[in-house]
Amino acid sequence: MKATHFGAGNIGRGFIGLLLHQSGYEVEFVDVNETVIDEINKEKAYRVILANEEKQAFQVKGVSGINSGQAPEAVIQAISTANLVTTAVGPHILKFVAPLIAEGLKKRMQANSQPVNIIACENMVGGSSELKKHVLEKLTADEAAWVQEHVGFPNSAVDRIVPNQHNEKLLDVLVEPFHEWVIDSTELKGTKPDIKEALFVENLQAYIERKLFTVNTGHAATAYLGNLAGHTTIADTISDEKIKQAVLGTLEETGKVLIAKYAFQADEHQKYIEKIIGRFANPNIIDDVQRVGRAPLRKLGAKDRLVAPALEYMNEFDQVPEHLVNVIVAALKFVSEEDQESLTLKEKVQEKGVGPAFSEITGLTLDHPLVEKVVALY
Ligand SMILES: NC(=O)C1=CN([C@@H]2O[C@H](COP(=O)(O)OP(=O)(O)OC[C@H]3O[C@@H](n4cnc5c(N)ncnc54)[C@H](O)[C@@H]3O)[C@@H](O)[C@H]2O)C=CC1
Ligand SMILES: O=P(O)(O)OC[C@H]1O[C@](O)(CO)[C@@H](O)[C@@H]1O
Repeated sequence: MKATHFGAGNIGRGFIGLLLHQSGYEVEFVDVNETVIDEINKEKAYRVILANEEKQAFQVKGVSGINSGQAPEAVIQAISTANLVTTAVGPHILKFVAPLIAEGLKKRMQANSQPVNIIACENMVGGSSELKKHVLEKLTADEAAWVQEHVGFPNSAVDRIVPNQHNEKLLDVLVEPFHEWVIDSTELKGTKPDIKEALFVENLQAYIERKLFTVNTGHAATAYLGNLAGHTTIADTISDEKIKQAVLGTLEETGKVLIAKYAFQADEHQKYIEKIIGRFANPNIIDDVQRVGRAPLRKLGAKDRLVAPALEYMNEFDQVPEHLVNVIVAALKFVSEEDQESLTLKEKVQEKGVGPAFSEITGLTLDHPLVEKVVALY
């Protein structure tokens, strides 16, 4: 079995590549990073190391790489024969990989009628659906009809903390021991892919929202509040009791929304929150607040981890979620010289003022109660 995976970065190598290799797939990585692709083709293997006391290591062997900038034809060929296609490139990059995937599917249409599934493994709701939309835009009506029949785009939720890497060997990846890959079984085409340790479910929306509005909201809250307080790592920040309480308060608010929406058991959900706080505190991971806070414009989006649960909270309980508002304000103040989005955000706030900037980012009107509350606290 052969899998073509877009994005040989932290999640690509440290999570998806590892699980696919362990499930018997030969993994072909597609990336625009020449150094990483050259190294993959030279070494044909890398190690995934667990960030625990034992530092247990797993070998991922038999891998190869394609530089999509230099060899697009090779990517098209790979997609035409792959048994599975996955991505971990970042939500904003999906539209850039879609044209090559569309070309690959056109080629497949002529030579290979085997159904195939394409799974976006990104931190967003509906990642594969969005990728599908971009792919269909590149096809004629006949080609699109073939794709609708033969190609599944099941959405998925991926959860594993993979920080910035500081290893001796370029391809090695240090990852947290915990991982969860949940895939929507209702959107699959053909036989279910055999991916060991992936969970196939019919109610993905509940899983993905629980994950995005707990793990990712909690992580982002820790990063933004930590950055503002002068902490540099997530573990340091979460050991600051005042910030830990603010993060717990934020997750209590998102938890109320999730429990009301999906009828999760309150005590089970509390255990889920506590486990996540424990993951943030992992002393074997040095995770920069600047990495976790990256891309604040995306993270402040109306459908993302801060504003979406805040709006749902207001709709459901007719109250402003004070902790979420506090985190949104911290996010609006996030600046990292290495993160272009944060610099654009800074400029936007300076030029337009915080209300108009937040209103533009979220699409909410200036007199929306959430905008007013954010402006007042800012
Ligand atoms: N790092 C983490 O802890 C987690 C990340 N995620 C999600 O996984 C996705 C990837 O994140 P990371 O692996 O952390 O980022 P990363 O930056 O380590 O990896 C992204 C990779 O995509 C490549 N790329 C960029 N443009 C490309 C293109 N046009 N074609 C092919 N490859 C391209 C980059 O060169 C890079 O190697 C994101 O959606 C992120 O939200 C999800 C859960 C955890
Ligand atoms: O690009 P994003 O949304 O920050 O995704 C990566 C985030 O996801 C997390 O793994 C949580 O799942 C964090 O480690 C990380 O900050």
